[in-house]
Formats: sequence, C-alpha cells, structure tokens
Amino acid sequence: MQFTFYKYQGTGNDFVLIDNRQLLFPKNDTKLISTLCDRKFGIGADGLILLENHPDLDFKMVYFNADGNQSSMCGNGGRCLVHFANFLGIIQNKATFEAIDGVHEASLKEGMVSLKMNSVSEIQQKKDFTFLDTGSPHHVVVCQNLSEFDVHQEGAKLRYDFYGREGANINFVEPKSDSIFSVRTYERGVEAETLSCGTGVTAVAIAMHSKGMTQSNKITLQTPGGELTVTFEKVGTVYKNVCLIGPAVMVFKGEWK
Ligand SMILES: N[C@H](CCC[C@H](N)C(=O)O)C(=O)O
Repeated sequence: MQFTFYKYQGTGNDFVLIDNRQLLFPKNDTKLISTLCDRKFGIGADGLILLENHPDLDFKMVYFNADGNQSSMCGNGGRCLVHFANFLGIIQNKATFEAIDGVHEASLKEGMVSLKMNSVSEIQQKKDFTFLDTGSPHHVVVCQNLSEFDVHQEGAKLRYDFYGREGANINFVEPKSDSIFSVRTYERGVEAETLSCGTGVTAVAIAMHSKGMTQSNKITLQTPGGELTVTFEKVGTVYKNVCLIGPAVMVFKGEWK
C-alpha cells in the first residue's frame, strides 16, 4: 500500500508519523509496522505514531513500538505529534488530544513543545531502585560513571529477568547537580537503548525528587539525544502539573510504496 509519512525526532527518540485521519492505515499489520521501523529494511524509527480525528478533541494519538505492537504512552512521540498537528494546520500553538493514558494538553513555542503528563501518585521506593508509571512503566536506578555503563546488557537483564514478558523501561541516572541529572534508557518494545525517553526522563525527575535527591521542581535531564526539562508540583503525596518540555524536529517527508 502507498502512503505519505513524516520522520520526526525528539531529542534523538525517533518516530514515523502518519496522518491517519482517513483511517486507511492497517493498524493490525504488526509486520508492516515493524518493517517501517526497521533501520535496514524500512524507514527506521523507535516507534510509529498515527494522528487520527477525535470527536471532541483536536486529535487522537495511536502509538506503536518498533516491534510493531501498540504500546503505552510515548512522551517524546506526543511532543512530536503536537508539532505535526501544527504543521498540518490542525492546531495553532495549543493542543488537547487523547492518548492511550488519557487526555493531554500541550503548547508549542519556537519548536519547543511542552506536554502535560498524567499526575503520579503511586511511587514504589525500593532499596536499590524506584518504580513508577508516567504513562509507561519505568524502573529508575542511580549509578556512577553512566557514560561507561553497559546499558544494553544491564537494561535487558532487568527488563526480561526482573519484569518478565510485560517488561518495563529501565532508566539509569547519574546526578550532576541538585537539578541536573544524566539519563540513559533501555526501552521496552525497542529492546535497545534509545537516545532519550520522554516518559522515562519524567519518571527520573519525579523519582529523584521523591528520593530527596533534588529540592527543585524544575529538573534538567541530559540524555545522549539532547536536553529535556521536567517540571511538576508536589501536592501532598501527588505529583501534579507534570510537564515534559523539549524540541521536536521534522527530519524528512517520504512516500512508502
Ligand atoms: N517504549 C515505551 C513506550 C514509548 C516510551 C518513550 N519512547 C517515551 O518517549 O516515552 C513502552 O513500551 O513502555
């Protein structure tokens, strides 16, 4: 089948975006989606995102991991989709859309997209790690010498041996200052380290505050793909008004034959 696609990246987390408002894309074709995301036989991406109409909101987001399966919320993908909706003329600089984890508000200014994430009230603080869901499930563990760390091997071990079939995303974090943290992420469904992970850095920011490793509510996350900012308000035990802020870039447009 033939269709137009747009390749996007948000701090190096990259996606194939398709305007599916006509509902012509074969969503159940796992093999096609994994081929489109394949870096040798396809376009190459960490995931694929469909923009669809919504009866009440600006649009609907449907997200697939590179393995071809529909998955949980993608923060960087959501940011890229807001940029795409502006490019298509669907929105100006504000958006309200539905994703798998509910309704999100977003704003766009000079190529930077601020995406409101769900509030977080359940944080599992263990001795050696923190587990929380920011739209996707995330394991957060502090480590030293992050640049030397074998993220793929250690991430896969935790993702498969500890979390089993369902899995989780594994975030390794190294404090740089009270409000700056370096993060590298092994992503479920990509089954590799990605250059950044939006719901992942959101989980890291909240986990660091919850552990008392930062007093700030405006956190800078340095990832191999670039810099993201996460802001939040802690009201009682709940993290509210959580925002993921960073760039979204259209890399190229293409036709799939
Ligand atoms: N791979 C994740 C979904 C995408 C998360 C990531 N790309 C983001 O920016 O949040 C999962 O299956 O839980």
